[in-house]
Amino acid sequence: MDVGFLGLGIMGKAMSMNLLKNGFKVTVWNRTLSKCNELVAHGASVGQTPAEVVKKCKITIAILSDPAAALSVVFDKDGVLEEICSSKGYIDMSTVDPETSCKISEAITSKGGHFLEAPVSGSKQPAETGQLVILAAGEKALYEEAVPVFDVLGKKSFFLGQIGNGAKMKLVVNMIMGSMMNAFSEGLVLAERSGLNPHNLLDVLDLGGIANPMFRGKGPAMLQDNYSPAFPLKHQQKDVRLALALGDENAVSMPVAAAANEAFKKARNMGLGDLDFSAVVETVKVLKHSS
Ligand SMILES: NC(=O)C1=CN([C@@H]2O[C@H](COP(=O)(O)OP(=O)(O)OC[C@H]3O[C@@H](n4cnc5c(N)ncnc54)[C@H](OP(=O)(O)O)[C@@H]3O)[C@@H](O)[C@H]2O)C=CC1
Ligand SMILES: O=CC(=O)O
Repeated sequence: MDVGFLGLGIMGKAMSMNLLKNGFKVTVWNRTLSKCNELVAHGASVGQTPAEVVKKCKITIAILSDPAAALSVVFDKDGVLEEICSSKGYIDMSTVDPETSCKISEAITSKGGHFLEAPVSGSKQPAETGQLVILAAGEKALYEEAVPVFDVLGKKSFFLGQIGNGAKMKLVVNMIMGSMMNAFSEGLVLAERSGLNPHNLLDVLDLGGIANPMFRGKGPAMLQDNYSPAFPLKHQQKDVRLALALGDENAVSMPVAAAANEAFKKARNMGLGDLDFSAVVETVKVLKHSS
């Protein structure tokens, strides 16, 4: 199957590479076109614009930073809308709000095209190893057509019904993750400042009821101030911000998530936005130093 791929950031690069490795013919595009070179070296073709990719491929996937980027590749000049038609499908795997997804869905389907939102849970490593969790919603027939692609990209895909449900599920999951990361950060700093060995804390956590892959995976690096980006902090803050908006709409009180959002905003303000979201621990250290 010819698959188009828009967006070769941390996630898109790993995901399109996996498709190539598994025998798909892949045509890639990235706003900064030079990032296509590595994929070309592994057999990908390049489209000069999103429209060119859609023209060539039956199914085109996108995974882009945020709502503005997701809208731009669809609606701007040389965008997806210029070539989408009834024989083509478009799958947006970016993490966006349900309103953005609905806007894209309406535009694609009004031109006869087929649309699925399919944000993913899992980070750089699961993307590289094809272990993502795919949260799809929208047109069921396109979902079924895309299952061979999802089987390569992920360990499990969910079809969640109408457009917006995939986005909502992703935002709820990432709101929980962002809050957990903040609690973990406070715990690591508290352990160290109160005279405990934080490595012992990691061992204790890992043996108990709140053991989880995130603490296990990120903890040792955080203790070495290593925030090499797997999931950029600016994207995590975007997700919590969008989840809070969903909370506003539904009158759900979320003080823990609101506090997490403030911490991620502070971290962005400290210039940490391009680092891994675990760099939020630096905000706890700063607060302590200034007291
Ligand atoms: N990293 C992770 O662990 C995970 C990320 N996600 C989500 O996946 C999406 C991508 O994340 P990730 O790969 O980490 O992000 P990156 O920041 O690594 O990549 C972002 C991509 O979006 C492109 N882009 C940004 N703005 C525009 C624009 N205005 N027009 C066109 N392209 C644009 C970038 O192009 P350029 O190269 O030119 O800048 C790049 O290809 C985000 O929505 C994120 O929340 C979901 C699960 C896990
Ligand atoms: O969106 C990030 C993730 O790890 O999932």
